[in-house]
Amino acid sequence: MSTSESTYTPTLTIIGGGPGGYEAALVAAKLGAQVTVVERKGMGGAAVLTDVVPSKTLIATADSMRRVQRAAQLGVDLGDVEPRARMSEVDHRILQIAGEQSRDIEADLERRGVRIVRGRGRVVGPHQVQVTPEGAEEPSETLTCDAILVSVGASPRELPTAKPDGERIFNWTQLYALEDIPEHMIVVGSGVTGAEFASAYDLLGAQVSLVSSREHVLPGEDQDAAQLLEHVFASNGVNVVSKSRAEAVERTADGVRVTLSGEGAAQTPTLEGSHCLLAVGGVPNTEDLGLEEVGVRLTDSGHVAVDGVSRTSVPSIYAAGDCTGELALASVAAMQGRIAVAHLMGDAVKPLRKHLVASNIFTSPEIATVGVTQAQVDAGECQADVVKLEFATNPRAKMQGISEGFVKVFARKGSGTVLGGVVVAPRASELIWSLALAVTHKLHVDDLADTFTVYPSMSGSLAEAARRLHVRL
Ligand SMILES: Cc1cc2nc3c(=O)[nH]c(=O)nc-3n(C[C@H](O)[C@H](O)[C@H](O)COP(=O)(O)OP(=O)(O)OC[C@H]3O[C@@H](n4cnc5c(N)ncnc54)[C@H](O)[C@@H]3O)c2cc1C
Ligand SMILES: NC(=O)c1ccc[n+]([C@@H]2O[C@H](COP(=O)([O-])OP(=O)(O)OC[C@H]3O[C@@H](n4cnc5c(N)ncnc54)[C@H](O)[C@@H]3O)[C@@H](O)[C@H]2O)c1
Repeated sequence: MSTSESTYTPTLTIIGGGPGGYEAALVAAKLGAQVTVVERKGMGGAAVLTDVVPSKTLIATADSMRRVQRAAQLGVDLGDVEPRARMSEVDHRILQIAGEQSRDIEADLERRGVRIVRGRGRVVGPHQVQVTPEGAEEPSETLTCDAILVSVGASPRELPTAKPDGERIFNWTQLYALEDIPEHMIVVGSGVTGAEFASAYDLLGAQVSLVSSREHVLPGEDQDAAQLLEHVFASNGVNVVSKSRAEAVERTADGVRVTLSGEGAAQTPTLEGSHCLLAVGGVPNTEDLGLEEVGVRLTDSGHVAVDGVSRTSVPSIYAAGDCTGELALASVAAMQGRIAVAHLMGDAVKPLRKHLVASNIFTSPEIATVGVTQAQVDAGECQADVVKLEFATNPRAKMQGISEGFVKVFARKGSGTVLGGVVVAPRASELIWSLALAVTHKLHVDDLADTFTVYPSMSGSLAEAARRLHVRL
């Protein structure tokens, strides 16, 4: 540990090289810390290697299928050509992009002087991390440091009666070895992961069934958006089996059988398909990490308990990302990592502001949100006026053949300060930024309304919604 004030160079050991870990490493190195990242798989973490990057790359192919299909409506004659994704090429591209992204991150870290140690890290003291190389029985080294950042992420939750085998029954990390489009993919779980994959495989040409434990898909998201997505699913022939839980998934001679329970099971007790994807949530990778032994408090769900500046119950140990049970988003993990470093280095630090987080569900159409939610407004948790505008009347949407989607803006009652919004549209992920900017900087609806938008553009509807929320003084 460093002792002299004048030459103080804090040493930081980070366990986990995902967005929580690598972003923290980059910032800490820039601020002059000596940083070591211990990672058992590859830099970029699950976000880059198995979760965000692969799924969004698959969705990019699915989206190009959607655009080709829509081209006919716009007058393009595709002849007799039936667009078809060549799955082995798609998978190859996915893995290549993920690998490249991981190597780019690694090179960036090394360029900034961050030491990368391959292996499994375990906390053995408030200032000590032991590293065991993959496949080895004994630790290879013990790192001593001023502070530790735990950013070990999460892994797919497994059901005891539905073991993924990577051939017919998958978790989301195993999907990228498929040689062909599945004939009938049964997706279990209608959270964000399940909805995104159901949407992608539908566009790629698979028959899709989606097992939803609740009445509607995407519980917890904006219900107007969720219902619109359900409507799109129904129009495309996706079979949403609601109020049903998968009790078991087993292999049959040429596919899978999913046994259901719950209200929906009265009508559909079993589903037969060619493949099954389990998207039933994740569990934090905190088991056997040594945390409780050194006094770090875990929650009942096994997440690391942290405060707004990523501190755990042990002063020298910070935590960031999915292992903390905060919003499970790459952007939030990265922000928590940066905040931890700022706090450690005595830099200016603002606690994590969850109400400012912008996020996007990469279904077709995409669903992007920021700030307060309709549920909060309906529950009276905040006093807001709401305007919802359908994109159906937007000229750019008409030109592009977009008939479904909307923008919703929430503004504080009486004052007109922008509090939040929802955009449902292709590329909603890009449109939400103007609302995120408004929410973060407490802009007024008039600030949005008075800003020029391009004519014709989808963002014209955002400005129009703001205009309708004008507060007359
Ligand atoms: C299918 C899917 C799609 C998603 N899409 C999006 C999206 O589009 N946008 C978005 O913002 N979020 C998305 N997410 C969420 C996002 O993936 C996570 O929020 C993000 O990965 C969290 O980053 P992290 O650094 O906490 O953990 P991770 O990315 O999981 O990284 C943790 C790393 O720690 C390593 N590790 C674990 N234990 C040890 C140990 N003992 N020693 C050494 N290393 C260890 C792991 O190998 C891993 O590399 C998606 C999630 C899923 C499942
Ligand atoms: N685009 C993105 O930003 C993105 C994409 C994917 C995931 N994520 C993040 O990852 C986190 C986890 O999302 P998720 O969708 O993987 O998990 P989740 O926990 O949000 O959803 C899992 C769903 O599966 C259901 N379920 C559990 N057991 C079941 C069973 N036996 N049968 C049927 N349904 C069952 C649950 O009720 C739940 O609705 C989220 O917080 C999300 O923000 C983000």
